[in-house]
Amino acid sequence: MNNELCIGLVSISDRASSGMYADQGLPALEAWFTDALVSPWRMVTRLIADEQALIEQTLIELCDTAGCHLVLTTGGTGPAIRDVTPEATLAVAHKIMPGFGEQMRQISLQFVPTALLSRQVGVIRGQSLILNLPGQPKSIKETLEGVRDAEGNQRVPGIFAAVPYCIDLIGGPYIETNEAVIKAFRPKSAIRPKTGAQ
Ligand SMILES: Nc1ncnc2c1ncn2[C@@H]1O[C@H](COP(=O)(O)OP(=O)(O)OP(=O)(O)O)[C@@H](O)[C@H]1O
Ligand SMILES: Nc1nc2c(c(=O)[nH]1)N[C@H]1C(S)=C(S)[C@@H](COP(=O)(O)O)O[C@H]1N2
Repeated sequence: MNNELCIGLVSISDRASSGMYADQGLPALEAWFTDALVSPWRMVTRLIADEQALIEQTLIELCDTAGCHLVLTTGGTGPAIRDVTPEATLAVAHKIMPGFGEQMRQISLQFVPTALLSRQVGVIRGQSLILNLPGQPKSIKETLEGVRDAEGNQRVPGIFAAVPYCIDLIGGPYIETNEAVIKAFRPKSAIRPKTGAQ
């Protein structure tokens, strides 16, 4: 059985996609997954402008044609006129997963008071989980990993802790993580013996 996780990474930024500045979203996402996953994965990346129709079309392509089990967007979640990532994500959703947006705002509030300006959502389309992350490149690691105190104890769990079990439940591959980066939580009955190289 093919246990390779397909991850769609979508950086949504007018300025990065038009070359006004270098995109830092895709490199930050790739670096995070390289550190965080020990089970096999591959990525499909897209850098696009803040255009709702284009975002919808990209999400549909990654979920339905490329077969991505997980799609992460970065950018376009704020209140500005051109910020339409949540609208595009909701437009292609089959199920809404409000916990992801709630938790990301909880995490981000530990870093910036303007976290509540992010309208980020999590949804399921078919057998794919789509999550919106803010555009600020450092927010990628912050929201996926959560907040630790000076001693390294987890204070607010990162959203990625819940992603592997969510992917199990929608029929995707069994994800194993590097626990030094993020520990996946699963109910005892759903835990399989470790196979990845920890
Ligand atoms: N893809 C990116 N690469 C590098 N930095 C980014 C990227 N997207 C956003 N940022 C930075 O994070 C800040 C907040 O992100 P936000 O998505 O609100 O950007 P924005 O101002 O709407 O960008 P844009 O005009 O490119 O769509 C930006 O001002 C920029 O400094
Ligand atoms: N972790 C984290 N979350 C964050 C931020 C941040 O710097 N770090 N920036 C906030 C700000 S200033 C805005 S406007 C919103 C929306 O950002 P976006 O439009 O780039 O998606 O995300 C918020 N969430």
